[in-house]
Amino acid sequence: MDATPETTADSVLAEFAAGICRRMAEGLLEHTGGELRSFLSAESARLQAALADPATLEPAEQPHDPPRFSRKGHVVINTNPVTSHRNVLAPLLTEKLEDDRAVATVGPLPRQYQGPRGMLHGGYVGVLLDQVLWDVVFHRLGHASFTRTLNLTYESPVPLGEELTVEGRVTKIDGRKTFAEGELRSGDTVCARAEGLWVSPR
Ligand SMILES: CCCCCCCC/C=C\CCCCCCCC(=O)SCCNC(=O)CCNC(=O)[C@H](O)C(C)(C)COP(=O)(O)OP(=O)(O)OC[C@H]1O[C@@H](n2cnc3c(N)ncnc32)[C@H](O)[C@@H]1OP(=O)(O)O
Repeated sequence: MDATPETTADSVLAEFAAGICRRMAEGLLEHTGGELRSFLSAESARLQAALADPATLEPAEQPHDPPRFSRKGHVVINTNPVTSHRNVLAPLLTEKLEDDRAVATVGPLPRQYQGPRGMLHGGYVGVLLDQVLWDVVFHRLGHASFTRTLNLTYESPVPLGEELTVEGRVTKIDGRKTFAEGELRSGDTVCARAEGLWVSPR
């Protein structure tokens, strides 16, 4: 059995394809009629060209999310809907974790995430905070836990089209319970706050 389920070139191709899918999803909400047809045709041509000659995608860096084999030999693909470069739904975070604290940047987010005009849908505000708080709890504990409560306070609308910062901190550990809090900022403005409880498996 090979050590990895696919070559690095194939992983790079998969992430390139995910990028094209992201652009298409964005373009579908930006263009109409003939302009949309031209846009879709140009994007699919880029994908066809890469499939025909993957060497044109020679990676400047390694793929972010290459699949791997589990200990039992199953193919494992990172499906995370916030962080996986292979999941076209994922807004993609750049995250730094140290001790009890995580700081992530995300965006600018495109229109697929729009709630009120020009603003991020509130559910996605929760998704971003849930992920970063889960990550800092995981980092602190060294094992996965379940989000039990997540209380969100929306302080001000979150603009699309700007880079956002999401911060999380572990505040207390009490047996199986880990408490964490954080906020989502646009520049210096705190747009949303979150606090919650993560429960470790029995
Ligand atoms: C996700 C991890 C899975 C493993 C994966 C491995 C690798 C993964 C790698 C990468 C994944 C990245 C994934 C990111 C994910 C982002 C976050 C999510 O989306 S998580 C999914 C959404 N959450 C759920 O689906 C939970 C659904 N709820 C449950 O399953 C249960 O309710 C659960 C497990 C959370 C708790 O059930 P009980 O029966 O084990 O625990 P009880 O005994 O009820 O409570 C434990 C303690 O907490 C207190 N407690 C419970 N609720 C409380 C509350 N509201 N306030 C205060 N205390 C509370 C209780 O009094 C108890 O305390 P006392 O230990 O006795 O001191």
